[in-house]
Amino acid sequence: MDDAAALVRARGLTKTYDGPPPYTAVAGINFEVRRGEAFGFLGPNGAGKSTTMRMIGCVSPRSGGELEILGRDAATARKAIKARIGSVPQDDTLDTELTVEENILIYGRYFGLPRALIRERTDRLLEFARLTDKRASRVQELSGGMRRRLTIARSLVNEPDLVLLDEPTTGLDPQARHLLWERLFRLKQDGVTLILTTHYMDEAEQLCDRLAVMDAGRIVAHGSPRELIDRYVTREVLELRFRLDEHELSAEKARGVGERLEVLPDRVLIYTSDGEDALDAVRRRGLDPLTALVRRSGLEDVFLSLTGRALVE
Ligand SMILES: Nc1ncnc2c1ncn2[C@@H]1O[C@H](COP(=O)(O)OP(=O)(O)OP(=O)(O)O)[C@@H](O)[C@H]1O
Repeated sequence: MDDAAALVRARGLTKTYDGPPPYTAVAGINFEVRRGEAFGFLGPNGAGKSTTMRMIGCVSPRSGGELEILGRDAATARKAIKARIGSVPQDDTLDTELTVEENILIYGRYFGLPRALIRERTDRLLEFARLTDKRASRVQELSGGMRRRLTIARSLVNEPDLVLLDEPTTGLDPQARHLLWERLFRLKQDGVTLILTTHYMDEAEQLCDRLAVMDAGRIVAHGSPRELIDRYVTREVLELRFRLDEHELSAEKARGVGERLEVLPDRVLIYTSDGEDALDAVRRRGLDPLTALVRRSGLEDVFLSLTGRALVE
């Protein structure tokens, strides 16, 4: 790709925590994030996603490799880079004693923005976050979803080129999650470049233009959700459940049906281009599953195929 269009460029990016014992959380990863795209890091807990995000956010220094953000070296242009990115960390860092509006004001002042300019932007930000009527409420009175939306609104006060979101929807109820997600689509439509981490497959599949799948500090695959699914899994998957005491034996008997078979603690997955055909073949082998479901393959299956483990255990 054209390097000029890359907003973030990492080569051999590494992070080793001092310890003791020293621990390499990110082990030499390469990726590029292009202007205007939504780029996602997908992976289980401990994969190194947050560590990567903190390095991009210039909060945590790298231990090795190269990291360029907005055309500048993250190690030497930390302050200049931070002024142009918005950050939504995993844990909300709002001041709960202060009001919604005051939180935005303080954050803007941190960037050295004039009060008048912050006030001017606050109306728009609150409207964006659907918090206009909560303007004078203290943060401690807000729901989890509202707090998260405020954190996002606050991160936009400096009109950043790039917004980093570390598991933005974790811990929210479905309705709050949906509203937040819809706001992220809106940001993307407005041309803001987004980098986010998530372990929700549906979110990653819908919002992200490109994904890096991480496991144990490494990027094990990257591409658009469609590319990943086409490359690593079959079109359909047949999910079978058997009586627990017959689970292992049934899985053995089903082996050879379809292109690939995965045995999870509670399910047997058969990857195939035609799930109904595979189910017929399973039955012809004398197997009688308690439940059988044919579905389209998704990112969860990509992860399983790449690592041999389920993403959400
Ligand atoms: N400050 C630290 N010191 C030592 N080890 C750390 C530190 N921060 C993270 N780690 C370790 O580095 C590994 C990667 O952690 P990281 O938070 O980046 O993973 P993650 O993919 O973001 O997972 P999660 O979804 O749980 O945040 C983990 O094993 C974690 O215990």
